[in-house]
Amino acid sequence: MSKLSEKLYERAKPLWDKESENEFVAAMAEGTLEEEKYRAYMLQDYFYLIDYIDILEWMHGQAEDNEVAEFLKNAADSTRYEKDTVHIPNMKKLGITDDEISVAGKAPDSEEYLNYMMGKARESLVYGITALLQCSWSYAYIAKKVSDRYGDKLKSSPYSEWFSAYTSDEYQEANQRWIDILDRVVQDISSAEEEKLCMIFEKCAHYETRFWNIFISVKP
Ligand SMILES: Cc1ncc(C[n+]2csc(CCO)c2C)c(N)n1
Repeated sequence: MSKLSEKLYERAKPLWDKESENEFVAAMAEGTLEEEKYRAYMLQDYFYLIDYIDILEWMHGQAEDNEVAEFLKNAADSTRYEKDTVHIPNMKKLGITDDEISVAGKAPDSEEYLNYMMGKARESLVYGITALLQCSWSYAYIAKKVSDRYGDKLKSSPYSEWFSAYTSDEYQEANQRWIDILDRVVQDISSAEEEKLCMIFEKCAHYETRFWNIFISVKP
């Protein structure tokens, strides 16, 4: 019997492969992405991370298994740390002001994605772990695939740090811990439940593509 994570991977891989060729992602790799589009992405990703941390904290409050609870707490703390030490300084560098943050709202496609994940987490902890793993794993996969494809050419892109952050050993290892936790907590589930988890994972991968596409039409 293959692990759940292997099944999730098979289901999401075609979508992640397409995502790695998405116009926004390719333009980041080639260094041709207009700064306005990146700025809009950073702002929406900031809102996304805030909700993502909320979902992790909510799930932490529900967890009965000590290892799962500790993992969720660490994930919430490290995502908050990343938001504060990487995201916010980057937003400042891009000239995003506090006023701009306070008037901007979540893009509808992002809001729908976040509501979906929160809804799944409220239905069951394992649904939430599956949905949030897709976020982490898709970035780990896409950053690695695009970095391998572009190789040294990536270094000349002003967005190369985006790729190095998500291909770093630290990020890839944290993602692997998430995969291992999920595989452990689903050891005794039925095949019907497994199929539900695959569908949640696949749906989140679709939402992830929609998230990139939000910024394609942003004009300077
Ligand atoms: C739209 C969107 N999807 C996925 C991620 C990836 N991600 C989600 S939380 C987190 C921090 C620690 O796991 C990372 C890297 C993102 N940033 N934005």
